[in-house]
Amino acid sequence: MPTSPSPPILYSFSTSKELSDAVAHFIVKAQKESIEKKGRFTVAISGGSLPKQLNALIGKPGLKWDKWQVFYADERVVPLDHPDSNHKLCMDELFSKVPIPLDNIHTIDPSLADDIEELSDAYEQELIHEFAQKDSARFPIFDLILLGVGPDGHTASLFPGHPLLTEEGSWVAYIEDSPKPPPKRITLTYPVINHAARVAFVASGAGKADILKTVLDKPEEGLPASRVRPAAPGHLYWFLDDAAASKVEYPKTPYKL
Ligand SMILES: O=C1O[C@H](COP(=O)(O)O)[C@@H](O)[C@H](O)[C@H]1O
Repeated sequence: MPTSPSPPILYSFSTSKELSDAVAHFIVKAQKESIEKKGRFTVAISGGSLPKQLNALIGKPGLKWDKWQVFYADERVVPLDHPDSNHKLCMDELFSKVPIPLDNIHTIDPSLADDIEELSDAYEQELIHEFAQKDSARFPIFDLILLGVGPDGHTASLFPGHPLLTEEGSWVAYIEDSPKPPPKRITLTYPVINHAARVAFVASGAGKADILKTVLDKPEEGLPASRVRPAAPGHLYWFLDDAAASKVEYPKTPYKL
């Protein structure tokens, strides 16, 4: 019998440092559990403001970077060294500062495909290669997916009102009409996001307060970020700072370091 998703767990922190420290603590714990169980840690990571919030991972003890397999939750279709590239952002903010083998970072490189559909298919194949032989599920089960939320409620490259919100079969999809530039993007789909063992949103700043109130207090409005509801036994976590959480009525849980 299908089980309903468990309710989101919301943490809020008074400073950006406390937020980053808690996110790093959470990631170390998730990594430890995953490596103990399966010998690897599969993570999908977003761009935008998120990579900077991961700075407390730099130099943190207990991280086994060689066991990480990193994918992108979404990527803008631009060269990997372009200022808009989520990969470049993650490299600049985190991966260039930690001893992760570059082969463990699965980029979405437009120079390797003739068009966006081929690029999207190639990334799906890369996921199938990583997951399908090791897990028997219909969709990959990431140990952790790290997401941000835009001021319009989008997450990854899943935008309000876009037909991709109802994609049910593909693991990876492309869009050519993103309302936020650049227009061409590749994204993981909801079936992948909602099969993860853990999904954690990280957001900060007063500029996100209104949209977070809608996302968390009015999920029935169906904003893209509200549609992230990992199926049991998966869990959904929200890591916010107090400015971002200031209008949210959804109950907060104290974070135990
Ligand atoms: O375009 C994107 O935006 C979202 C949200 O970004 P933020 O800067 O408002 O945090 C991000 O999560 C996504 O990866 C990115 O491609």
